[in-house]
Amino acid sequence: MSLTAKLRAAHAADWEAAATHRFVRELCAGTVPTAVMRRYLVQDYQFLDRFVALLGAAIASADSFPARLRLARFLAMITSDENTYFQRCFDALGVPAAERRNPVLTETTIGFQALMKEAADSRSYSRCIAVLLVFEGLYLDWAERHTGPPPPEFIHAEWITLHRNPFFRDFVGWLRAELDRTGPAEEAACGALFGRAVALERRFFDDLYA
Ligand SMILES: Cc1ncc(C[n+]2csc(CCO)c2C)c(N)n1
Repeated sequence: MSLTAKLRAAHAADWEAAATHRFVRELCAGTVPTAVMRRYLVQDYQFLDRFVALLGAAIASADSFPARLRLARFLAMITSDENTYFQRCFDALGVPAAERRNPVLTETTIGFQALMKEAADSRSYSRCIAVLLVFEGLYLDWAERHTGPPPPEFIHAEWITLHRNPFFRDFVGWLRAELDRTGPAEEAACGALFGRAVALERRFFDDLYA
């Protein structure tokens, strides 16, 4: 069994709970309450800042030029298309500048930031990839479970299509291959980070309805 298949099986309960969460079901139906969507986007934007730093660490620690190029292309996409998505949502929802820049962070968001910092500071390519694979793989998974027409509002529809497209699917497949290639040398450390990341993803969705 590959390392990524083992990790996915070891954390299947949290993974499934997140991938089929009420939030993603409502998102795909276009029925997320506005207050819930607003809370999600405000916290997730704070997630994105450290995420960019984590990708930078993965680029710096990669063991090949093709890997650096692939990660850099992905970084370019999320710092352009994805950043403007957040800004357009914040405009539509009337989120003031202070809350875009400096909201009160939930414990889960702080947990994500700490996890990403730990992976980045390890300067270990495989540990960075283990965390990235959860973040990307879980979003690909719920987005691909959505079949049927896109919901009418751009806030819902674009968040689905950002995670449900051939470029993103290829990228997740590549991350999986990279972890299977480099992770076995650091299996315990990669597994611990992977498990923490999946648990945080589940909690991040749970918090929205708490
Ligand atoms: C808590 C949380 N976990 C994972 C993601 C997923 N994600 C972060 S950046 C990125 C790149 C392309 O959209 C993806 C999929 C998220 N947004 N928020």
